[in-house]
Amino acid sequence: LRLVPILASASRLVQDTLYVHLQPGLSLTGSTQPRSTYVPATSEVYTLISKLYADADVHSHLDVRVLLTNILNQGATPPALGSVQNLSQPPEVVLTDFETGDGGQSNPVKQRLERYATSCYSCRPNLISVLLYPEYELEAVVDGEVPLQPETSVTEEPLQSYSDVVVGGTFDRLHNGHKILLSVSCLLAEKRLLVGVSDKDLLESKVLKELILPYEQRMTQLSEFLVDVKPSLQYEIVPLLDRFGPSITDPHLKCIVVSEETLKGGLAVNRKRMENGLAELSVHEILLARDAQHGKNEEEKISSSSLRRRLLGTLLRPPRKDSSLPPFPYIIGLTGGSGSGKSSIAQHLAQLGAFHLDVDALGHNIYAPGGPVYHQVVEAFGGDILKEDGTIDRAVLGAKVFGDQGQLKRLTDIMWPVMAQMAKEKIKEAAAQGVAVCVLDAAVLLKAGWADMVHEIWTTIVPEEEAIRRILVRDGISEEAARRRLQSQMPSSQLVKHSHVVLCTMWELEDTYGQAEKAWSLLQKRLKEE
Ligand SMILES: CC(=O)SCCNC(=O)CCNC(=O)[C@H](O)C(C)(C)COP(=O)(O)OP(=O)(O)OC[C@H]1O[C@@H](n2cnc3c(N)ncnc32)[C@H](O)[C@@H]1OP(=O)(O)O
Repeated sequence: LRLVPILASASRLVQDTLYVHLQPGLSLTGSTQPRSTYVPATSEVYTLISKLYADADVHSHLDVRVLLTNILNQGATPPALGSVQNLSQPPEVVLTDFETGDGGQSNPVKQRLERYATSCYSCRPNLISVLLYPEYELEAVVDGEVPLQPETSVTEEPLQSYSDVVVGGTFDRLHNGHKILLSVSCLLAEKRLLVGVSDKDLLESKVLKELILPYEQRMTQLSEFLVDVKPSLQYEIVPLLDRFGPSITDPHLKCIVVSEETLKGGLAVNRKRMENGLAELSVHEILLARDAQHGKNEEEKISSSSLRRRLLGTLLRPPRKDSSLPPFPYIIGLTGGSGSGKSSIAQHLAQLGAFHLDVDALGHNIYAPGGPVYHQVVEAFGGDILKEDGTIDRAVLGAKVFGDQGQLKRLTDIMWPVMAQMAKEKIKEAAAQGVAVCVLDAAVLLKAGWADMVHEIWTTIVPEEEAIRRILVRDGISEEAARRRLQSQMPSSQLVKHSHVVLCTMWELEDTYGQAEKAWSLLQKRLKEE
């Protein structure tokens, strides 16, 4: 009952990392300076930690880390607790809800608290302490006392622990659900924790896989968190290229930690271990924490895919500053593979007030009879690309170039310089008319080297199979031709690496428009701040 208000008041003061140190019974009012003591690892501690992460989830800016240094496994010999632990983010402030009448800096409670904190962790010089005054719900307070009992009845049973524990996951953008899984694994492990981190093929079926952080970055975040929360453990973090990784070959492992969703995987690990002549692992299942803020189309549990969905339409990296590009109109280069829904985003942005420059359409105009490249294209590709009325048959030309890099380059070498020139002229005209934002809608903007013509790159993505399905329905070409067309373009994952904003059109139209509106309003904010 105390956690929610404590977290709420702490979240108003903390911008980034909130370390939590558990020390039940700590007295800051006695005559002696309190020291950190061991807390036995019981089911109560386990439940409290899980609840703390789940409750903290509404404060999305907070990176909460519950420190397990002074939590002692059953039967473990307690090493001396004298040494000061280095944390990755040395604390600047120590917070407590310890009740006291006077909050002045000379308050002895505050001084004892500062000494206590610096005896456990290396803090920033001039660490200050702040007394929190959490707004406890009145009905939770009985006779002026805030009850210490947790809501659910938990026993103080000691937790069973194991020398070597294994856990696996993608661990993209470490969230509170991951932190529960990892903290439980750390609580159960006495000596070593082996963490398998999904990579490559295992990421293929994930929602918005293009936005999953690179393995190195995920591994670094993971390792920083683990070393912070329990530095005494030996950590081994390995890439998982199949569902099992070393869990089915490592003879020292004793326990596997799974979630409700991965329980089946844990049982499969045991079958494989039996086949390999190894002892079965104890399977420890954790409950998934609910995401209290999950949106209409998001999963109920705290999940990385929901976090990735929330990134759609937001600024992923700072826009480039290029003094040679006039500040107005502000140019958004909108790109995306064939069938990725780029046109519907472009049209919606136009409705919101952008000037839409459709480069595909510009291209179609310049090889109309009498257009600037008509003769050059006919000369390069032969008379068989002409219809009876003398116009270029784009379907025939498309069949010749998509799937043949050499022929495509021949065509684009003729077309791109002229198209770039025309696009620049159109932008100048728009500027003269006072246009503030121009959307340069160009499928192969990056490949054409046009990135320096725009202030920001926005990219639309959909899974490849969805793009193929759409192309088949819309353009009536064969599946093979659709795949050839996609292969002529940069893969989405590459486009995303260069993009400032990413949009995904795989859900209902309302969702697509919602993303475009979010991106547009954040852009307006950026432009105002400039
Ligand atoms: C820098 C830029 O982004 S310019 C825009 C792209 N245009 C070009 O590169 C010019 C060369 N291409 C063309 O002349 C024509 O696309 C043709 C003749 C090859 C085919 O014409 P059509 O059959 O009418 O197809 P259309 O022009 O609509 O292009 C089909 C798709 O392929 C994409 N595409 C066009 N050119 C290319 C290219 N060079 N490389 C990869 N994809 C391309 C289009 O953007 C379009 O994507 P969409 O499905 O998201 O709308």
